[in-house]
Amino acid sequence: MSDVDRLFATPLAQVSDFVFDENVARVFPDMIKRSVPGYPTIVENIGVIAAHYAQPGTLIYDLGCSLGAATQSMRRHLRQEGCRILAVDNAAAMVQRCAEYLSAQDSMIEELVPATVMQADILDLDFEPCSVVVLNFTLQFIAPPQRLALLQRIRQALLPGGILILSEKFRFADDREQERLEQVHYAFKRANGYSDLEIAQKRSAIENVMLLDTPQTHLSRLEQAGFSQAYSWFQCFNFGSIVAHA
Ligand SMILES: C[S@@+](CC[C@H](N)C(=O)[O-])C[C@H]1O[C@@H](n2cnc3c(N)ncnc32)[C@H](O)[C@@H]1O
Ligand SMILES: O=C(O)C(=O)C[C@]1(C(=O)O)C=C[C@@H](O)C=C1
Repeated sequence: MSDVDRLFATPLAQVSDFVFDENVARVFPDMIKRSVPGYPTIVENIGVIAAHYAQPGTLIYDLGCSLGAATQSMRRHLRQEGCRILAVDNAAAMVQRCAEYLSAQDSMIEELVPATVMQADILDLDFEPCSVVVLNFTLQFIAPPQRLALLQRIRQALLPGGILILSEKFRFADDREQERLEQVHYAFKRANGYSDLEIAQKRSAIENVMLLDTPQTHLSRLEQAGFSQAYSWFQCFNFGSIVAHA
């Protein structure tokens, strides 16, 4: 199981940019649960939403799958015949552990939708026709100039009636709203046992690699990418999730 996240607990001479390496993969379930308000609710309901929209005999993508939490949730909920999940991540440490988690799930529960994990950059994928695509806290790590083209390619691959579930950490256009939601997020982290030092060092590690958009930017970009409708289905502090329909 997952170790406790102590990656930023001791003072670092220099805080390097955050990377999804072996150290992060080892503590990831603990890190994301203690860092992202609403994460367990989002993951569980990705399964519910995907099961509502998945079309029999179609492909489902989990892009930037990490350890496959969203894939595992979809497998717990999906009952459609002939669906297949392709989980993709470019971090070797994540992909290796994700494969282990998925085979453990296979050995515990029978007749799950088949799921495979593949190491690839989602910017290089040739998307095949699909009914559900999940980007659960992944788009925020894609360079902003590449976000629209990626969403356009996802939109083009989606079958009629298909959906994208997009979860992100948000920033807010209004400075006071931004400051207030950021402060309650830090309070959430402190309530989950992170020290001020851990919070500050993690903040420095992610500030250059995780560039955030406002909810409005996300919704208008999805429209620009060709989605017919996009709306928020969940928000907790400065984290939230959107459903976008093909
Ligand atoms: C915050 S984690 C995602 C959490 C995961 N979706 C979940 O539900 O637990 C972001 C993941 O995106 C992956 N990632 C970032 N950029 C990527 C890219 N260009 N191609 C594939 N994976 C990428 C990272 O390796 C990391 O595992
Ligand atoms: O905003 C933060 O402080 C976070 O730690 C968030 C976040 C995320 O949103 O993906 C950042 C990196 C890790 O993957 C886990 C959580």
